[in-house]
Amino acid sequence: MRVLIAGGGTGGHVIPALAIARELRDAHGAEVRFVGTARGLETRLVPEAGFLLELIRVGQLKNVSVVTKLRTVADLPLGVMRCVELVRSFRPHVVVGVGGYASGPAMMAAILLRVPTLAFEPNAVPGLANRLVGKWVTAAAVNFDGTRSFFRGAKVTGIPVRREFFEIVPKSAEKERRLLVFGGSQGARVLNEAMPKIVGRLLEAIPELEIVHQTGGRHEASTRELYERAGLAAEARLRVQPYLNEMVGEFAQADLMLCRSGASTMAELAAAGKASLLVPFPQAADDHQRKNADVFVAAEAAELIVESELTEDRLLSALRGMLLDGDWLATMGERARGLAHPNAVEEIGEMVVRISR
Ligand SMILES: CC(=O)N[C@H]1[C@@H](OP(=O)(O)OP(=O)(O)OC[C@H]2O[C@@H](n3ccc(=O)[nH]c3=O)[C@H](O)[C@@H]2O)O[C@H](CO)[C@@H](O)[C@@H]1O
Repeated sequence: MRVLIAGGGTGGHVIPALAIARELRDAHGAEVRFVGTARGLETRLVPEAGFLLELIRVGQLKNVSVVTKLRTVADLPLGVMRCVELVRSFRPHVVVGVGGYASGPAMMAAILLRVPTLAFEPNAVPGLANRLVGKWVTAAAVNFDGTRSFFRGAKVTGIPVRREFFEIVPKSAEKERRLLVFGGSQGARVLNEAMPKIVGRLLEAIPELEIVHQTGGRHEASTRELYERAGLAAEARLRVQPYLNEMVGEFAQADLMLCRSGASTMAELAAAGKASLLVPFPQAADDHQRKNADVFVAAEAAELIVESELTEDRLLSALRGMLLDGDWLATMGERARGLAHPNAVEEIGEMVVRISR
């Protein structure tokens, strides 16, 4: 079986796409190729994972000028034509669209050529690419029941998460505490600006605390500068990094995450059974990060601060309270695990096989 996986952009698209690719290769002997764009995270992560990546040009539609939008729409037929060529030469049995820039044209090409298609949608409300093709796809794998109505043949599978996240065992009741701060695959400016203001006081209040802070590639220098100005440049209990390649290991060592509520992040928190303090990204389409977070808050598996209410005092007291209460951290972690979908990737693999015939 040959499968073309289309899409990318942020980690939220690329990382589950890679989990699907590995499953199709390892469990079903499939030959898998990717199609993405030069500006997405796929350019690094896909070749690193050992898969072939074809690049197409697709413009941007969100948060750009009218001129850019018009150019993107005008270029769309070219993108679709390029994908038609790719589909004709690779002859996939199925095209999987994971959302993000390259997903729309590739799925349209597959639909035109009558190749079976599977859409993967992790968010409560689909992004543009999936919304455009949703009613034309052969099947769809989604994370929320309410999302099924946007697609044909949709099934709730949850989000594929690397097996290793499920293998993380709860930390023993040792004294050390580890806080992992991360803003999704891009980093979160609001966390990068808030943490340097409170880390000194937090470390003072909890002597056994260590903090790992992922800033996102673009914000590393500015965040380091804020820590420097706060007199924390040489603090041995603080590690600042632009991107964490070994997220499983970082999750395993952490007692609490302070993070955004992107779809894969939430699936990983559930798989690993970790407590979190969530600050949803308010500009996410249809406020979907808030919806992702609300599911966890309702299950008492996480706490939430909305960005507009994120003050120094509020953040400091929430983190201090949670980090000092080991029982509450353990309870939240257990409840988070109850929200996991341990068979998501197998179910998606089987859906691909089923529609390939
Ligand atoms: C700003 C924005 O539009 N965010 C969207 C984007 O988020 P984003 O790209 O942040 O996606 P997610 O939170 O879904 O996933 C982030 C992924 O990156 C990994 N990771 C992150 C940081 C790091 O240093 N190392 C690392 O490996 C995480 O383990 C996770 O697997 O896609 C998600 C899925 O469509 C959406 O729900 C988010 O709303």
